[in-house]
Amino acid sequence: MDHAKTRTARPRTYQGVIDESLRKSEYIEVPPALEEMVISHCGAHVRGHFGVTPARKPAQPAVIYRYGPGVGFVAHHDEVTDVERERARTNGQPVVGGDLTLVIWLNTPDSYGGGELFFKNPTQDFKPSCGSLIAFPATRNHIHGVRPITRGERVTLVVRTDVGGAGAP
Ligand SMILES: O=C(O)CCC(=O)C(=O)O
Ligand SMILES: [Fe+2]
Repeated sequence: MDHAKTRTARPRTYQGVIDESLRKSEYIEVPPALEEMVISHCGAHVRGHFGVTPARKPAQPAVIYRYGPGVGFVAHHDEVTDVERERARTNGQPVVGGDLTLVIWLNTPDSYGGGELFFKNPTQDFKPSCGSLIAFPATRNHIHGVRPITRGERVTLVVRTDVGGAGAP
């Protein structure tokens, strides 16, 4: 991930500065054309599973996150609730959300320790191969997070999408 390594993290244009108490990871935004390619590539898988078509949210560019040693992401859900709206009002970060979150792994599982994407209810941990996609509804029922990295670094592409088609999942 040399291209990710050599970029200096910069404040998000749409999210303000990342809340480091929740996730102390570095990130870069993905150019719209690349995001379109990723979404269209994932589209058939998402349609096959959820019966809906993901679409990009132009105001929320996809982000590549780099989690280094000691960094994880606390358990959370991706739904926009009053908590997020209130936090946005007080910390200046725009509300970030969508119907479906796509996570794509950009490096191999042997290049880092820990770093599983975990879900609660039911409890499940994932540490998939490079190039894998995990898509899940951005609802409060889908509590998830990233276990702290113990060695190396973990790089994921996270795309927030709205869905059309047979209805929201
Ligand atoms: O990096 C990941 O695997 C998940 C990130 C996540 O949950 C999020 O950005 O909302
Ligand atoms: Fe999330």
